[in-house]
Amino acid sequence: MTALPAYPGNYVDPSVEGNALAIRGLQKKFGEKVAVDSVNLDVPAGSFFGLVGPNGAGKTTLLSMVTGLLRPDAGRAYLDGVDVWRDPAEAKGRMGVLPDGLKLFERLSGRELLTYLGRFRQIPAEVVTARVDELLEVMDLAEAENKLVADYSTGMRKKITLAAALLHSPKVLLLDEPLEAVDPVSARVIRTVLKRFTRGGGTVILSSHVMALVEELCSDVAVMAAGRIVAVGSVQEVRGAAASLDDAFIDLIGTDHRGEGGLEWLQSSSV
Ligand SMILES: Nc1ncnc2c1ncn2[C@@H]1O[C@H](COP(=O)(O)OP(=O)(O)OP(=O)(O)O)[C@@H](O)[C@H]1O
Repeated sequence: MTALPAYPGNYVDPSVEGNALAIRGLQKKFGEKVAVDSVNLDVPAGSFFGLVGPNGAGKTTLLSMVTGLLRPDAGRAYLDGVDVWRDPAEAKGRMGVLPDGLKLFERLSGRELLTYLGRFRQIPAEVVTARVDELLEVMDLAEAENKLVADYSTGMRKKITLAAALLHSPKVLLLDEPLEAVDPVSARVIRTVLKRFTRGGGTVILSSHVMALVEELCSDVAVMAAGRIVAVGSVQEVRGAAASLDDAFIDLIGTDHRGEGGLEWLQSSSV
């Protein structure tokens, strides 16, 4: 394992204070491809923060480095003031994560999965049982608690993973596309739980392609393109004079008329 070429000793950048997440110069290359290009970002504590960007912008890579899943080439990430790569156990105790490409213990039931993860987090058994009961109820999974996770639908998988992320009462939730491929009923449950979490003082950071969702839920947003943050601020600030966040996003990342040309053979009169 190589040492991170960043700040010396135990130096902690004082500007990280008051931020649920502070990113300083995070960088990741895959071969010649710079996926994340020296990103700096502050996420204020208590905010509902959206990270948006086109496919390949670097959102998953950034979130993976912040959650301790992918080692950065350079830079630091402070989660609730704790350096994620210097003190991973402490940082991970303060975060709940819904990663990209959910990998779950498929042969456990929903209840078994949560109970196992709760005990793994060293939460006392009786506390785990009480929290699992509540989480299954709130996530509308009580009836499916004895079903194997392998048999869960996409929405159920997202909900059980979100329940697992909440089990240890984290300060910050980091969610990669939490509502992707989720039906409206499950999506509503997830949205309600996330809003409750921020109302209780927690911070939610989510990546999404769905601007309407970000506009509805988030207080703040960062727009990422080609490995860099190209705009950050409150949703109103980033939207600016544009009619919607969607329009502001298209203006920021630039667009063309791809999708309009060609395909004449799709006209019904063509053979
Ligand atoms: N393990 C990897 N090996 C090589 N290249 C990678 C790897 N992971 C990501 N990349 C590349 O890094 C860039 C950023 O990818 P990333 O998945 O972080 O983007 P994203 O914004 O999350 O995209 P999407 O919205 O499509 O999920 C892309 O060009 C991608 O092809």
